[in-house]
Amino acid sequence: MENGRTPLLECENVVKRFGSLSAVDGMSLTVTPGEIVGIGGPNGAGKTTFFDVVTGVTPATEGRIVFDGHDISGLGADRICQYGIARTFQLNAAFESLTVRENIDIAAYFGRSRRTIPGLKLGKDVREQTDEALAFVGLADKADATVAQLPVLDRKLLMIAGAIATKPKLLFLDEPVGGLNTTEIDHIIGLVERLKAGGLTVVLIEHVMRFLLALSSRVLIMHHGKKIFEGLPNEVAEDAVVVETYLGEGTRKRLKTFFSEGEVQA
Ligand SMILES: Nc1ncnc2c1ncn2[C@@H]1O[C@H](COP(=O)(O)OP(=O)(O)OP(=O)(O)O)[C@@H](O)[C@H]1O
Repeated sequence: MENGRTPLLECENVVKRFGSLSAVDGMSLTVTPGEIVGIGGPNGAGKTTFFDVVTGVTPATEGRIVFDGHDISGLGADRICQYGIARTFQLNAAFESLTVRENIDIAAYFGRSRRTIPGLKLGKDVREQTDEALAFVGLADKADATVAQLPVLDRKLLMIAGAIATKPKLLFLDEPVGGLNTTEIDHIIGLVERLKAGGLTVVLIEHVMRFLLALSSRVLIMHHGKKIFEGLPNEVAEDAVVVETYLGEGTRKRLKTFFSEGEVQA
């Protein structure tokens, strides 16, 4: 228990080795319902691999992961999604030649535990989940466009729509604002705030500190597969090891200004 609340997710000493490389090296993380947890750290720190292990994209080498009372260690991505964890990816992950609606239909359909096979028949509830997700992210008027026609922001929104169409309790966002401009980043900040207001718990990875610190109630910094910092957003730039290994002096100064004046360019 953390803050007296039953955790939604508990990861204990998670290790993922690729040959002799420990990409994730003893990560522990507890997430309580309603939180937004932000994960930062240098390139190659093991952030995405940690997401991959928790969401069943690749099995952990060691460790235990419990979600919503279920031991999900070693389960496949489809089972984990059906228990209520959804995710987005750092790079665009969508069927390029299909339409926006078709992509979300597929996510909504495969996120269900009871599916109509054969025939991939989409029921009324799948259609409704798709419509809801499209409306939520603001892609309803582009539902019939093929993914290949979409600009970068809409592709990010599509991934989020696909994830929320599975009706998750916990959403993992892997660099949701990579490649976006300031206005677009603010748009995604607003979207994540609305998801949180709707009761969704979120864990996100982001290098854009303005985004990470604006949204997170708790921040973890990873380096060489390990957690080197865990604390409040305004404590990140005060940590000498984090500044040395990740942020650098320039970002530290900008973040200090952010927390004293409410503005950041980092
Ligand atoms: N399938 C794989 N096989 C071998 N090594 C891998 C594999 N996937 C990741 N790695 C290695 O694991 C380490 C962690 O990579 P990971 O992508 O998890 O880091 P990251 O913190 O997400 O980095 P970034 O911020 O650049 O996305 C890196 O050294 C990477 O090269």
